Amino acid sequence: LSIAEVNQLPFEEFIQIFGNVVEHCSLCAAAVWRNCPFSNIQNLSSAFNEFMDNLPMIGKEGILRLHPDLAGRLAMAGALTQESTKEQASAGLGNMSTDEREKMSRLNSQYKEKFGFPFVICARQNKKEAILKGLEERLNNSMDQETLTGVDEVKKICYLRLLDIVDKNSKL
Ligand SMILES: NC(=O)NC1=NC(=O)NC1=O
Repeated sequence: LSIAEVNQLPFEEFIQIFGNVVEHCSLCAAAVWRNCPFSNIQNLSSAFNEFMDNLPMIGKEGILRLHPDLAGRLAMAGALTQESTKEQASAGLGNMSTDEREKMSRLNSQYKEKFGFPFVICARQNKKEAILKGLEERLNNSMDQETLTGVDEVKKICYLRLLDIVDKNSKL
């Protein structure tokens, strides 16, 4: 889509197209729509980022809680959204050894036990080794730190999903 076409979308179509650029959180798109018209993809991406930044901590935690685990139960059951399925596959999470899978599952459980929301990282920018390393390192962070770090990763995931939809070079 060109940015001009994005700006022409009625609300319902905007939600159909952008409703999952933040995983399972169409509220973000519903809020961002009001900032139409957008001058380019960066401007659209900033609108999503600002909405997320302006949420209270409890709202940020809610965005993280809406994310599926990496290589978790849903992934094993093939029950991920299209976007998540592609992203998790691109990180090589589909072909982990038994040891890697057990380690990922154990660390994910520890992480969720400590923070109350899943470990979130942009899987398109991290292979499985970096994801396991990130999990181990970030486990030592504080709740507030991890809430903000997780949202930063959601912003990266969101931008890459926008790139799949909106022509990067189109501008008003
Ligand atoms: N828990 C997660 O980090 N989930 C995900 N990261 C991605 O990039 N795609 C996901 O589904």
